[in-house]
Amino acid sequence: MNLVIDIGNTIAKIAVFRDGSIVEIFYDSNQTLEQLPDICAKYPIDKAIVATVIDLGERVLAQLAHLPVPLLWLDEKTPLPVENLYETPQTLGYDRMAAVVGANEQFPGKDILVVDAGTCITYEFIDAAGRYHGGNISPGVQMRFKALHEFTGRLPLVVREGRRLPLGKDTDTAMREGVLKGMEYEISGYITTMKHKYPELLVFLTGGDDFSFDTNLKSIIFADRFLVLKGLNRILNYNNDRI
Ligand SMILES: Nc1ncnc2c1ncn2[C@@H]1O[C@H](COP(=O)(O)OP(=O)(O)O)[C@@H](O)[C@H]1O
Ligand SMILES: CC(C)(COP(=O)(O)O)[C@@H](O)C(=O)NCCC(=O)O
Ligand SMILES: [K+]
Repeated sequence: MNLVIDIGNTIAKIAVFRDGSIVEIFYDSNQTLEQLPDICAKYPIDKAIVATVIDLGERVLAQLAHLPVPLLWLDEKTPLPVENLYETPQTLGYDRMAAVVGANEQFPGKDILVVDAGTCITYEFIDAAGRYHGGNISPGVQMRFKALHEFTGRLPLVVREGRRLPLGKDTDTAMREGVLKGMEYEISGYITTMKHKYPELLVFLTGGDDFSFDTNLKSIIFADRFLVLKGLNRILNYNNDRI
């Protein structure tokens, strides 16, 4: 069984895979990974992969060093099942690459846009020939609420849950709509624009921020919360004889 670890800016996701299927998912602290020993005691793990977008603290490094199985560290030197056209592979967040590897596995030969809504919202494009072209990085929902509060004199820290209106009628709704509608229009804009350029475009929506928005683009959107984990699992298997 494979152990797949995706360490993000907010949270770490750990998945156990058996023959390409997710057996169990764990959410863990990206500062401790304290569940790792129990997971390894619970399942017969034979190899692991880790991808991180943060500098790892001593406790996480120690947890990973104590893994009783071979561990693949995903970085710019790791062989990939797709072509990487990103111009700075050494600074690329490999959660982004894993997302398109996961999408390409499900729909090879298709132009795909992946929208990953987590700490940041990332937009990734992989073409029908399996070439990852890169994409854009935008603030995630919590970052938007926090920024409005922290970079102004009087704006409160508004939470996402609450009254929704077409246009804000008070400070709370004005800020909530500004953030949530802003995200919806941004995401819809990317999809609409790219659909013009790539008429056969498929879209994946992933990431921990499970929000749904009403759009007439529903027909081309696949929601897959665990796309990054699936992509990491594919990369681990692709490197089977190298670790
Ligand atoms: N235990 C949890 N289970 C599901 N979602 C969570 C959990 N903890 C946080 N989240 C949500 O997931 C978001 C982070 O999504 P994710 O894409 O996993 O983050 P990262 O940017 O760390 O990869 C958080 O902002 C929160 O909305
Ligand atoms: C953009 C990200 C912060 C997204 O990470 P996440 O929201 O999953 O925590 C991460 O992919 C990253 O640190 N990227 C490095 C810069 C780049 O990809 O070019
Ligand atoms: K993410």
